[in-house]
Amino acid sequence: MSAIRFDQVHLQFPGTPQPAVNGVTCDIEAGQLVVILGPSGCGKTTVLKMVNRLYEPTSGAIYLDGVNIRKMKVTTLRQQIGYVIQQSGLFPHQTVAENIAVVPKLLKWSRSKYQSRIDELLTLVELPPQVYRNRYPAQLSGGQQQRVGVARALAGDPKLMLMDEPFGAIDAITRQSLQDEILRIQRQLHKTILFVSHDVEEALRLGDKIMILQKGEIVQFDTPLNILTHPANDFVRELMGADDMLRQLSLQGVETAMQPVSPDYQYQDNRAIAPHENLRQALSLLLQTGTQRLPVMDKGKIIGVLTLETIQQAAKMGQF
Ligand SMILES: Nc1ncnc2c1ncn2[C@@H]1O[C@H](COP(=O)(O)OP(=O)(O)OP(=O)(O)O)[C@@H](O)[C@H]1O
Repeated sequence: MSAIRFDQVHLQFPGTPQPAVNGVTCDIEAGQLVVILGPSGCGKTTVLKMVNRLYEPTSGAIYLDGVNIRKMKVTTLRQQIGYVIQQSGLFPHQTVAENIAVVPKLLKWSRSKYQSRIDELLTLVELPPQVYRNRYPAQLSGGQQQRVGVARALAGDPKLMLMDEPFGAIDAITRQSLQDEILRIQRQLHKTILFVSHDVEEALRLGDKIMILQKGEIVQFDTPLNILTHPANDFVRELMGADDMLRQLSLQGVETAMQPVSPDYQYQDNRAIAPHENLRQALSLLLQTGTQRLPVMDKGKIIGVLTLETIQQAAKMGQF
């Protein structure tokens, strides 16, 4: 059973000429991070807000673990969902700890249980509890506020996380470290996450799958690699920059283009790459070092080499 099912979901706001969401149908598997991507006004936020019933569809239905959410009490539904928005939405007059404790208190957890949960979550988002517990939101940077926002959304251990451009207002470097955090948290906790973004790089980095919306309709719902290599139409191709070879290379592992060599293969260069790295990193190392053959090292042993030609070939052949 899919974690979330959208079944012919439409929403037309009163007094508007076009539906904001038009016939969205798809299944989202448990534990997947799905990025909803598309240009401004295409319906991303509206899709998200129908899942926690901030908006109700005009027609169609949404199922959470097989249950039609319309048949659930809104409070019961929202207790199962963590929600993170762009401006963290933290309560300004409450400390970090109090902000995180909001949902556990609603769920009537004992004091000792939610106190230890606060420390656990602050550690998870890499804000040492002894430093940050008693601060107020205004005493945090934008990136730290978003970390607390993520911790707060995770506090009640929800099945599902809805994240609406959570890092949209954050500078590029901090955004990247927050993205890393989300990937690490996701590997650890395996939440189902719906993540709205209009940033293609972010979608490619984070998404197990990407749902591309255009004028309220899904134009493609697939893995980043399939979308880049088989864009459904010109709109998707342009949106993704699908012709960008570097982008494709960043999704392809070193091993896919490596020529295997025997362990006694002689090499001189001291720069090497690991098999789990990607071809984009390999290419930049090759160009930086000016070497002809880049050794691929696994646990201190050479297992293969990469050359400019093998990388080019891999990209052209589309061995994806
Ligand atoms: N409450 C509302 N009442 C009327 N129209 C609305 C309402 N909310 C959204 N819309 C319209 O629905 C469409 C989709 O809006 P939505 O906010 O879902 O887009 P989006 O893809 O999230 O955009 P952005 O990236 O700019 O946030 C837009 O045309 C918007 O103007």
